[in-house]
Amino acid sequence: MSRSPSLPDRPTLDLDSDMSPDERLAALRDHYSAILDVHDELSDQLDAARERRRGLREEVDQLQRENDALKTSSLYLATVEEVGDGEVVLKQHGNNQEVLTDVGGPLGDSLEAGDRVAINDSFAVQTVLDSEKDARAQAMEVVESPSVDYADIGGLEEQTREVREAVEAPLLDPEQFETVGISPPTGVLLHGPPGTGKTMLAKAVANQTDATFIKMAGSELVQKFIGEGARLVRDLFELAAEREPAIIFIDEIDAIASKRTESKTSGDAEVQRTMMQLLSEMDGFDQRGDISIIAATNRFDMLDRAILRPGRFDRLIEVPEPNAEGRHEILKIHTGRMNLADSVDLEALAEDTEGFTGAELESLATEAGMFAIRDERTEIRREDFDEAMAKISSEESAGTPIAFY
Ligand SMILES: Nc1ncnc2c1ncn2[C@@H]1O[C@H](COP(=O)(O)OP(=O)(O)OP(=O)(O)O)[C@@H](O)[C@H]1O
Repeated sequence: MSRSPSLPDRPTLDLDSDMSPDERLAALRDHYSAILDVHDELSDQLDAARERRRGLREEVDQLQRENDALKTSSLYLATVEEVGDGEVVLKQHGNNQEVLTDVGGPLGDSLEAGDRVAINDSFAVQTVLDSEKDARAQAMEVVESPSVDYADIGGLEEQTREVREAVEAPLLDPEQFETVGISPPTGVLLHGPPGTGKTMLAKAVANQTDATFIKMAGSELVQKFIGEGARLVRDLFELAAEREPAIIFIDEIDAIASKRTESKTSGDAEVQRTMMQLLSEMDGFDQRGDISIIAATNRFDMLDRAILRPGRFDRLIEVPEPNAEGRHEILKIHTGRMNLADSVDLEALAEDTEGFTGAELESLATEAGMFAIRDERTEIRREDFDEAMAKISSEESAGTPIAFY
C-alpha cells in the first residue's frame, strides 16, 4: 500500500514593529503567495486522494462482485472464443454451446481469446480463471445434474441395482442405514472392459439423486498435471463438499493406484503421493455428508489392494461385456430414433455382434446410419449394419487400441 503524502509546511508571517509600511506590505504579499502555493499543493493532494478513493471503491466493488459470484454455487466454465466491442463469444465446457454475451468494465477490457472464465446461469462472465483454478477446471468435469437415465443403459440390470443400493440409498435415505445399524459402503469400484457403461452408471445415479457429478481421470492426474496430483485430489474433495450432494467419479483409478513397482523414479513418487492423498481423504470420510465416491478401472488386476480395504473402495461391481440379451437392449437404445427397415432384426444383430461393447454397438448404429446417408436413403437396412460391422472390425484389426482386460 502507498504511504500518505506528507502535508506541506505551514507558511509563517514575520512582521516586525520597526518595518516600514512598504516592507510590511511586501511581507504580507510573500505570505499570501506562500499560502496560495500551499493551497495548490493541498488541492493536488486532495485530488490524488479522491482518485485513490475511487480506485479503491472500484476494487471493493469488483471484490464484492467476485465474492457474490463465488457464493452462488452454480458457475459454469467456458472458453472465450472471440472478443468484440463490449461483447464476447463464449463456448461452454461440457455441452460446447456457443453464446454471445455482453461484458463491460475492467473485466471486459482484460479478456482475450483463449481465456477460461466462470459464467453464471445468464452467461455473464463472473471471473477469469487463473492458472491454478484452470488446472482444477481442466482436471475435473463438473456436471450439475447429468442427463443420463437408468433407461439409457442397456443390459446392466444387476449392476444398476447394486449401484443404486450402494450409492443412491445412502444419499436418499441415510436413516435406513442408521436404523439397521450399518455403515453404507464408502466407495464403489466399477471394473470391466472399456466402453461398457461404467461412466454412464455413475452419471445416472448422480442424475437420480440430483447430485453434482464431478469426474476426474486418473491418467490425466499423472500425465497432464504432473506435480499437482495430490493437490488436485484434495481440491476434488473440497469441491464435492462445496457442491453437496455430489458424486465423485474417479475414472481410470489404476493410473494412481496400481501395485507398487520396483522402480523408484520421481514419477512413481508423485503417483504414490497422489494415491496417499486419495487414501487419506477417504479415511477421513466418516462425516462425509452427502458425498459418494465411485471409481472405475479396466485394469482391476493392477490395483494396489490397499485401496480395496474396508472403509475405502469396499463395494466392487463388475461391469462385463454385454451378452446377447444385453447387446439387444443396447441396440434397441441406440437405434431407438433411427428409421430401421423391416429387414433389420435387432435380436439377430445382437447374436452377430458377439464381443462388441456398448460403446462399439453405439458406433455400429452411427456407422450404419452413415452408410444409409451415403446411399441417399433415410431408411437403414441390415446391409448397412453389415458394412458397418466390417468397417469396425477392420479398424480394430488395423490397430485401434484394444482393451486389456
Ligand atoms: N450398457 C450400455 N448401454 C447403452 N449404451 C452404452 C452402454 N455401455 C456403453 N454405452 C455407450 O458407450 C458410451 C461410452 O460408455 P461409458 O463411457 O459409460 O463406458 P465406460 O465403461 O465408462 O468406458 P471407459 O472405461 O472407456 O471410460 C456411452 O456414452 C454410451 O453411448
